[in-house]
Amino acid sequence: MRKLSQLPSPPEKGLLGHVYYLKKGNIHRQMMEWQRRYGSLYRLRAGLKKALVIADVDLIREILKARPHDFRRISNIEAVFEEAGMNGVFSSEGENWKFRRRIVEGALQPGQLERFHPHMQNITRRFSERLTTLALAAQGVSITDEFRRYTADITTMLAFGKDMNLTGSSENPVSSALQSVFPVLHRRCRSPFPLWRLYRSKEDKAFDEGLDRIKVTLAELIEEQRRIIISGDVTTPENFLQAMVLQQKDHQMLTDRDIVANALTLLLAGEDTTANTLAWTVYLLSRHPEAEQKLIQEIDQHNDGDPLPWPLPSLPWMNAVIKESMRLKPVAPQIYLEPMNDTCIGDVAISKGTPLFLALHAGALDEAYFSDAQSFDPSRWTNREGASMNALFPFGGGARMCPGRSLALTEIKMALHALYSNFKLIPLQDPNSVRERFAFTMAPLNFRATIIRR
Ligand code: HEM
Repeated sequence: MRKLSQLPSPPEKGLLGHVYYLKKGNIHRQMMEWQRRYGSLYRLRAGLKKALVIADVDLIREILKARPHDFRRISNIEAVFEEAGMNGVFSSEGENWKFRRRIVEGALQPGQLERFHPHMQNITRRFSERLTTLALAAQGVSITDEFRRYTADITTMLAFGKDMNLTGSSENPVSSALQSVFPVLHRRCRSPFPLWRLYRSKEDKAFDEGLDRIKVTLAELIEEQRRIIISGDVTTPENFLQAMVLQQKDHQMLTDRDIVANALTLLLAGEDTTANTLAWTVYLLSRHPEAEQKLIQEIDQHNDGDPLPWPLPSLPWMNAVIKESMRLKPVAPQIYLEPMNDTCIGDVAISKGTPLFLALHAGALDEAYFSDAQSFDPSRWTNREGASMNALFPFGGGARMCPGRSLALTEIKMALHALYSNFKLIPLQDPNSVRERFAFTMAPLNFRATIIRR
């Protein structure tokens, strides 16, 4: 059995060890580089804390499965989210988590998605209209921003029962407020010292203002749902806010602050992840015209001018394209956990509370799991002997696996269908200049394109 201090470790930079690297937007790539050099278990230091990086697919699977009993999210996360009034299902632990998880799962179960589908169709129709306008304007746009409006409309409709119509408006107040919130949360969760409590930087001030704006909007929406519940006979909740306001009747411990935190968590977890997955998918398709053409042919077989119906038809090539995109461009490439007790991970003894960085994307580029792993080849997912998701964890795993995965995949399919039914993208930059930026989720930086009718 080895001690953590006996593991190899990349060279440190400065007094804080590897904090310099951990703060950077390409830390997930850096970790892949370190994995090649130091193996699938190595050590990092953040201030006084030693952390274990785990890039071994089997160990990652075991750890994910051993939650919630043996591992929890790193305790920084709960503290940072609690301080921001955002301690919902993603960041909470123990009984609090169980209670919140049950409500969230209820709101995202297949029956609920079926009932929600007409709203998704309306929002997708509006997305198509927006694409028509953009194609007529023939100007470069940030594709990620366009997808973000779409996913924010869907998530806010599901979470708050409110059609924000961000897709149809030029302003996007909720989404732009969230854009100042995500990176700061990410930075704070990984920071060895809570410097923001001593000194508010420009970003911290934008964070406070953004969060205040969102919370004011949410407080109004909660009141609206309360009025609807009081005035009528709502027995089956139509949205997540209603579900929680109804729960408040039976559970005094569920405060308005909790409701805001839970609703914000859905936005946080559902908006950027799905928008960035869409953006990476169309980026990869724009670089691989044959795969794009094959997708268009498949979509043309299901194109009656309307958004995809429920249940969604079988679209095997689209499925393969999405899986391949999530393999090469995982928007959640790592998660941070810690053991609840002293334990062993592989042959390493680890004490309670040691930060564990799980490199969820470790298997993605490993030739042991995917032949010609660097290349974009959706057909690996359609071959009989082809690839398996066993080595990938795009949605995490175990009891805390992403509860929004079915919703996310439905959104992604409906948006791709709407886009390629009538349009194509012409990227406006050298594809190699589109960078990966990891700040809570991994987004394409500088991806601009014009939308043309195909
Ligand atoms: C392509 C899109 C998405 C990706 C790649 C993604 C990925 C993830 C990952 C990796 C986790 C951590 C899982 C773990 O700890 O094992 C997670 C958690 C979570 N996701 Fe997603 N997600 C996506 C979309 C969504 C959507 C649309 C929603 C809901 C609207 C959502 C809600 C959540 C919630 C609530 C959690 C916390 C679960 C818990 O801690 O129990 N996600 N997601």
